[in-house]
Amino acid sequence: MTTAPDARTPSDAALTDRRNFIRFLAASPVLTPSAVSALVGALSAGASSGALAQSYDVLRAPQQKAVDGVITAPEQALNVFDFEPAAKKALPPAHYGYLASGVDGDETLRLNHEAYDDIAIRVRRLIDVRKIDTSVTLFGETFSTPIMLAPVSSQGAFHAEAEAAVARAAKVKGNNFILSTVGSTSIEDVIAERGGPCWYMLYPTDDWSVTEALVKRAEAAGAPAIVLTVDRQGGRNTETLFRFRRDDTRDCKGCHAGGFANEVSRKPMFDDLDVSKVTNLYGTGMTWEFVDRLRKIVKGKLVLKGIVTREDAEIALKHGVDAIIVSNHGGRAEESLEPTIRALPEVVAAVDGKIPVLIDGGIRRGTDVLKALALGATAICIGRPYCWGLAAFGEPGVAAVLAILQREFETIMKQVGATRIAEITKDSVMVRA
Ligand SMILES: Cc1cc2nc3c(=O)[nH]c(=O)nc-3n(C[C@H](O)[C@H](O)[C@H](O)COP(=O)(O)O)c2cc1C
Ligand SMILES: CCCCC(=O)C(=O)O
Repeated sequence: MTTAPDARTPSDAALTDRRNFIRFLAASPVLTPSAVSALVGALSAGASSGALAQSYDVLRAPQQKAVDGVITAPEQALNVFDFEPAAKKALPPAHYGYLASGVDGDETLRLNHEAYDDIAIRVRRLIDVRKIDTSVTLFGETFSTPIMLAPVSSQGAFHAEAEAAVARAAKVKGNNFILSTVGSTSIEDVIAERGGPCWYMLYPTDDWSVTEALVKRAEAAGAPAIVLTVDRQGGRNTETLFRFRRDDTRDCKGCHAGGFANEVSRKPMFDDLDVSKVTNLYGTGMTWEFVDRLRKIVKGKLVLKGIVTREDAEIALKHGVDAIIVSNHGGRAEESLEPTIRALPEVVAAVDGKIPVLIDGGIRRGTDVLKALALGATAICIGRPYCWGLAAFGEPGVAAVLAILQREFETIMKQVGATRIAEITKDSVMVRA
């Protein structure tokens, strides 16, 4: 028997020699540490060589496929990036293109993440961080983590269980969830699956009676916050989307094809509404007067999503907004080349602690979460990463993405010596010139 690590089933000789077998397993590039201990345990318990060989094959199978490049089970993932190729493999090209696309050549989308590389973390030593608390309180509700789920439309394009699977994973992991107006699932169903409230993201429409009905329905279902997205003016030019669509003849009308009629077709939030006067969900000519009008009917909290400048943050305060999400729609609103993490400090300065400021765009690592909090965000949202998990593996995929990010975040939180979120401060980071 050779002890050289390879993917073959161990020979009978290896199975009869306990020491050789353990070395063989430990050196295996295709077994996880837990698979190794399961096999060693079976060996110690006196399993037959046939049974061991069989278990070995079962345990190495998924890992073997992962070695080929794309993960085939959520537990194989080392980081959230591992889910993207798996999602791409699972989805029809047009659906993947919809998820992946930004605007024009995706420069803002790319910079949203890359800009985090310009920020270094200042770690601290000799602080007891064996026990840490990552909870945040927003609008009176305490969440066990500052990692929240951004509104993403049409999740039926990614998985049959759509937002219901996401809501269940968010419930288990304690993450806040924001449902899109053009989600594939109703707010009542999402709240039932989550076993608790979610926030509701509003695309206003250009018919006030429809807008008002959407808000009333969301609040009646139990949404404590209405998130008005203000960053889209209409259609957008995205080369990625068009490239993928060109390669796919599938009809996407049921999930995410453009144009108002398609956007609301089979979108449960529009069930029972007369949408005959609506022509648009964005590009509605919305101004601050609309915010005032909405403010008057929203009983709970009103959040603006898509603010990226100090000027607009100051105006938002004057209009009685309860929180801001610094966002460029994940690089899907405009090719501005301004990553959100660089816009965050000026918005935080303008708001001056009067209301919470959240951020999304390009957050892919626990270190990104920490950097955003250090620069003044109260919480952060992720968009595409949880959809990669959803597309690839459904609810367990979303849960794995959330668990990985949380684990990475806790690790770096300990390294900066923070035992609670409030202990993550501007001194936790250093922005490179
Ligand atoms: C496929 C897709 C659909 C989206 N749909 C919405 C939406 O309906 N409403 C909204 O406010 N933002 C929407 N967004 C933007 C997200 O809420 C969020 O701002 C963005 O995804 C964050 O960036 P990230 O994907 O890099 O994490 C969407 C994003 C994606 C990728
Ligand atoms: C179909 C409605 C647009 C959803 C959206 O906000 C996005 O695709 O980014």
